[in-house]
Amino acid sequence: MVRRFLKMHGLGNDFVVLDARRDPLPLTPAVARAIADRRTGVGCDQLVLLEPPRHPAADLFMRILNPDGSESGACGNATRCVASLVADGSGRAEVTVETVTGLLRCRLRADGSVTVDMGPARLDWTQIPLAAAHDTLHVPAGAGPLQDACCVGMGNPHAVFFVDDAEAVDLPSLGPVLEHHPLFPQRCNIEVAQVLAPDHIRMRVWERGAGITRACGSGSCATLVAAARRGLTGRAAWIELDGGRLWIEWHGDGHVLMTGPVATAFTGELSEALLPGSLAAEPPLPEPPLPETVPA
Ligand SMILES: N[C@@H](CCC[C@H](N)C(=O)O)C(=O)O
Repeated sequence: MVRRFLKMHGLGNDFVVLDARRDPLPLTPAVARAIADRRTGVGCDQLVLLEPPRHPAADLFMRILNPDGSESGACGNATRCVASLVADGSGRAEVTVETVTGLLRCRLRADGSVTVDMGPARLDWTQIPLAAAHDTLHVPAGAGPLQDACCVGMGNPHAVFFVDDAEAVDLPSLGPVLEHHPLFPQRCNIEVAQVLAPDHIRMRVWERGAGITRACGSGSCATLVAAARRGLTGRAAWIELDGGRLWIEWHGDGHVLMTGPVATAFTGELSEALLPGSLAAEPPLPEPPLPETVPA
C-alpha cells in the first residue's frame, strides 16, 4: 500500500507527517529511524503520526518520534503544523490536538500563524523527572561551563542553562553529555539561553534523541518559564532561535502559550523499503497511556 507523507516545518524544525487516521500504521522505532535518516530516508527532526482521537473533545491524536526512534510527550512546533493542517481541512480556526500528555487547544490566526496552549509548565522534580529530589529552580546537573540548570517539564523534559553568550557555547560537545546526565532518567532536552531584554531571549537547543535543531517549541516554552522563575524576564517574551522567533506567554493559571509560523515543504510517497514489514522486526510502539491531564 502506498503511504503518502507531508513534509512540514516550524522555523526549520522539520517533520515527516504520516496520517494514520484511516489506515493504521504499526510504527516501530526502526521504521521511525529509517524514515528520519537524512541520507537514506526522507529526513526529519521528528516523525509525527496522526491517529484517531481517544478523547471525544479532540480532533486527532498525535504521536511524536525522534530520529533515534524514541517517543516524546510533546513537540510544540509539530503541534502548530498539525493544527494548521486540521484547520485547513475543516475550515475551523479552533483545533484540539491530543497527545500522550493531554489535550492541546490551538487557534489559527489571521496571518496564518498558530497559537497553542501547551498546557501547564510542570515544576516539581518528579514531573521532569529527575533521578533525585531537587528544587527544579537550581538543579546540580552540569558539564563544563554549563552549570546550575533550571528544569521545566512541558510534557517532555527540559534543562535550561543561562549563559552570557549563547553563540560561544560548544553545544555539539556539551549537549549529548547533558542529555545523558545521570540526574535525567528519561534523558533531557538541553537549552542554552541568553537574556537580551526582559521580553527577548536568544536560545539554542540540543534536542533529546535528535541533536541540534533550528528551533524547539517546547524548549522555547521551558526557556521563558525558567527565565521568569529566575526573575530574568517578565512572563512573556520573544525566543530567538536559529530558525526564527516564537512568542511565548506564561499565564497566571500556569499554562504556557506559544505563537509561531508553520510551513509545508513538500508531499511524497514512502518507498516500500521504509515501511513496517520491510525492516528488522521490532515490537510496535506500545499503546500510549491515558493522558495525564484532560482539561475540561
Ligand atoms: N522539536 C520539538 C520537541 C521534540 C521532542 C524532543 N526532542 C523530546 O524528545 O522531548 C518541539 O518543537 O517542541
